[in-house]
Amino acid sequence: MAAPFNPPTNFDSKPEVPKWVPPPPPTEDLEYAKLHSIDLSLLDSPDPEVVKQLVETAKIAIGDDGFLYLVNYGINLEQLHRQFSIARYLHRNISEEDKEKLHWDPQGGLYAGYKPPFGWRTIKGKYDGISQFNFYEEEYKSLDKVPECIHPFMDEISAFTEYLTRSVNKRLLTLLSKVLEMPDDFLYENIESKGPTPINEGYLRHALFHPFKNEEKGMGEGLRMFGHTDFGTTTMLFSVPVTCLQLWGRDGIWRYVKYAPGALVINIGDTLELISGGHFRATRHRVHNPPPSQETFERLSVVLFNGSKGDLRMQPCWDSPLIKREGCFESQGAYKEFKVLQDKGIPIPTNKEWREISIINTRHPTDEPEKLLKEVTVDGVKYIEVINQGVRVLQPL
Ligand SMILES: O=C(O)CCC(=O)C(=O)O
Ligand SMILES: [Fe+2]
Repeated sequence: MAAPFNPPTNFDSKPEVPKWVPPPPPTEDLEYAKLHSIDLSLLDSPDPEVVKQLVETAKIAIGDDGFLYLVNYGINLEQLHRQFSIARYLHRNISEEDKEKLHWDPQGGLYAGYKPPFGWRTIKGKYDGISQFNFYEEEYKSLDKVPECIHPFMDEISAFTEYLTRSVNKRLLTLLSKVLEMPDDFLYENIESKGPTPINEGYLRHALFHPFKNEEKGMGEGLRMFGHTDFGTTTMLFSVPVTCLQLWGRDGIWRYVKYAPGALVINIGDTLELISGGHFRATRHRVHNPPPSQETFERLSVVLFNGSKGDLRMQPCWDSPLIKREGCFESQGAYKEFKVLQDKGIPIPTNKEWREISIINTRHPTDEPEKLLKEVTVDGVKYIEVINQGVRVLQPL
């Protein structure tokens, strides 16, 4: 049995953090994506039939939707809400001095540090209502790199991150290795990054979406983030009540992801799509404005992006019996685009190059029009075309 999360509980010696209470879910009747739920505790079942069934469900979920709910993964609701409370505390208490000192530089290929609510470039852009703090390796190594107000809580943030990367993600990757019919430790040992800090080559994000005032509502044409795929292995989004996350179905329809208290919403990143030869789907997702009943709420989002080993160049795992038997799916996403390069004999980017260039090139709803690049229409659907290191990526709006 995997040990449950056991965080530091020395709260008495720390400043008091007001409790984050989830706002009420939307009252509207929204169209939701029907996602599968994976009970991660079943992976420890002594009954091989139970594990087999779990692998079958995971296979369908990541092949069809590329998204799933993970439940019973070892962190309880109270522990989770404590992390949300700390994230909100960070955004409420970060000093103006720290905002300057820890200001991010996404054009350097990393999101590390403080993102002010003024766009996604290093220099200030238009107001977009999204503040973030992103924790990479350096932020775990040195207190100097994180806002002073959360110094007393870095033990809890580190323990939480470590549990997610070294326990939850390890078990999730065991399950996904089983889907590829590879040894249990295949993805965790060979593809997932390892490093001296709990986050490895990934990052943890504390994001705060500020509610738009009336005059700001038309901004970004109703979108807070454009459709995109994440570049790493797995993304762990903690399900939040303010309902904005949407995913792109195979039928080309955007559907909301419903709030499931305590659940982790998992999505597959480009790395796993490539290694699985398209059997796992890096599904496009976006952040929409909230429905009217939630328009005045702050949206707090805590996300852990697991990172793949930076020096690897991804290609399908040809040893996988699943791939040997069924081949690869060339009809979709990053896998298809990488294959075009390979067939032309052009070296494909390493994981590190891919993630840096994805960050530098990503487009956002409040970008100046000239930055939005080319709009193209394929099969009646409008996309933005972005060329990442010679790889053509289509982002549906
Ligand atoms: O906040 C969310 O729900 C999703 C954010 C997201 O997709 C991202 O930051 O890559
Ligand atoms: Fe994302």
